[in-house]
Amino acid sequence: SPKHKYYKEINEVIAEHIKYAAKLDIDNTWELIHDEGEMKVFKREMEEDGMVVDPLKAVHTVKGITGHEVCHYFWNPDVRMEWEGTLESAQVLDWFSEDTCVCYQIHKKVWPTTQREALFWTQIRHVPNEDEDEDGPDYWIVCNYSIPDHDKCPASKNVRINMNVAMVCETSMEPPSSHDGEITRDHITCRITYAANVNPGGWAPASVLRAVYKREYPKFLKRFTQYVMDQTKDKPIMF
Ligand SMILES: O=S(=O)(CCO)c1ccc(-c2ccc(C3CCCC3)c([C@H]3C[C@H]3c3ccccn3)c2)cc1
Repeated sequence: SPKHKYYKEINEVIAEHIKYAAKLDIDNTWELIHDEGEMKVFKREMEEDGMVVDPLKAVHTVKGITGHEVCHYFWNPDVRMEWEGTLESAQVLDWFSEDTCVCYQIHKKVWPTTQREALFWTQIRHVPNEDEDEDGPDYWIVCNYSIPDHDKCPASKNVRINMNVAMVCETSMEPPSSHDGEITRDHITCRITYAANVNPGGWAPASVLRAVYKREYPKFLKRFTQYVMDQTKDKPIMF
């Protein structure tokens, strides 16, 4: 099928996220803002035109689910409202391919900021281990990336955020010796790297935004991963 308008951009943005996640360079420029069990959430303090645009990075290790399952539920627009507690509405405006669509979503108002909305493409992709030896990295990735407009985008008075978000997952399985062949959920672990670059789109007090980020991101990641565990616990494993 003819390539769609964003085909080139999507490949570049995804490649960048994979390169970044593979490095996982949590150096001292990242400030730890939340440390709970296996979940660590970091931020960098950055401002653009006086607006807080702090990049956020989280690493989380979850037993019993795979990277494919985490990415499937994070990407699937049909279930977005089931786990994303900060949304007022979410809809698909367009499908570029079976793994790529355009979403329009309105976030619940976060006092005292004005209501926000997002228009973005979202793609799920499996990046298998490309080198011959078995233990190369195998990623599942979802990227949500803002686009400036879309002819089906509803007119609204909300402030439009600009975001570049990626969920990159790597699954590890215990060696077959520890289980006679049949892999169960007890033998799998998913390592999640979540990166969010959100420009709020309109001015909001830095102290307020930083407090909201500090509260909302850990809550969001906990709620989402719990949702995936609940949805998958009695289902066959999606490898
Ligand atoms: O991972 S996703 O792609 C999932 C798809 O929904 C994602 C997650 C979060 C956001 C988002 C959007 C707006 C805000 C702010 C900006 C000024 C006022 C609201 C925030 C800050 C407030 C933080 C936050 C973190 C997590 C969830 C909601 N709120 C975050 C966007 C996309």
